[in-house]
Amino acid sequence: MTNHNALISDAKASIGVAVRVPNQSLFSPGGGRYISIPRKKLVQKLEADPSQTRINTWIEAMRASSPTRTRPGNISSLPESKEDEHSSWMAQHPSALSMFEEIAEASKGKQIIMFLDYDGTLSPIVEDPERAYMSDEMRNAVKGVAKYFPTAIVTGRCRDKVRRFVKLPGLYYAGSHGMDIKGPSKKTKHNKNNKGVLFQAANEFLPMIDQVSKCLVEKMRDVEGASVENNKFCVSVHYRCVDQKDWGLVAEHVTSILSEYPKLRLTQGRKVLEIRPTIKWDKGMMWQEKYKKEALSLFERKFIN
Ligand SMILES: O=P(O)(O)OC[C@H]1O[C@H](O[C@H]2O[C@H](CO)[C@@H](O)[C@H](O)[C@H]2O)[C@H](O)[C@@H](O)[C@@H]1O
Repeated sequence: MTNHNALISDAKASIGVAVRVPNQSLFSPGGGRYISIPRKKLVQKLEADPSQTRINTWIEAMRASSPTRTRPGNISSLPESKEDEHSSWMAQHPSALSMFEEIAEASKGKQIIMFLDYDGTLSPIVEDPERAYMSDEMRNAVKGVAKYFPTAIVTGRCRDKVRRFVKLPGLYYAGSHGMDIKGPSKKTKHNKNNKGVLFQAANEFLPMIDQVSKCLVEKMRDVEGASVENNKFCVSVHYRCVDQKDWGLVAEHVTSILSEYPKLRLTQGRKVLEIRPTIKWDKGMMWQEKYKKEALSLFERKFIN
């Protein structure tokens, strides 16, 4: 996810408005965003197919998730069908910056909570995931936002790691795709009772994830450029630095290990395969109507009552 998300919660009517803002690069000059390719159906099909074609289809999916990079507002380098896709995506997810007045109007009397992704949003996408640093300029921007609104960093990464990158106390951190959420441990304007809320939805999976992570590290030794990142409740297998001719090997290793763990599932991000528990929870669900209250209760009950 490369978008900033503003969620406006209306407690009385129990409705919420989620606004996605295309990433206006505040970080490196080379920053920008990737056009997202819908792959939900493809992934569903993959998860249902147990044979060798499964590996091939994952390779296709890995290729499909490596679209042309564009600068914000510049889609002229895309083929026509991609332009249409981009336009319809933009129609459904208008820029919050171009609709500022409407959002201000819609948020009157409501509590705004900021949910921010980390990789590709607060930090640039880089080859080495351990070096995806956030600029001081961006840190100050987030700090400024957090003065006015309860603010959460929501990421696929391990919560502790992203906390070390962001280095801001007083925020909520939701790691492992929302399976590990912790509120500020120190008293803030938005967290006066200093509870340091902790929510971990997939505790029982910890030993399994650890085991899978170790197996993947072993297997990936023979794939040049591949790396494994243990994100505590999920594991990432990075292939950004793997030669495309070896992507098949990556898919093969991952699917063969996963076939022994029916309680885990495989999803895909930008040049990364992610292994996660099958529990029905991810960071996107936090702002879906049926889960929102549960998640928002972590962000201080008083804001939504
Ligand atoms: O869903 P997200 O919060 O965006 O997390 C997805 C993955 O983000 C990180 O990887 C991405 O950023 C890396 C650093 O720029 C880049 O090298 C990698 O190719 C990207 O996929 C994170 O390292 C992964 O663990 C997350 O799965």
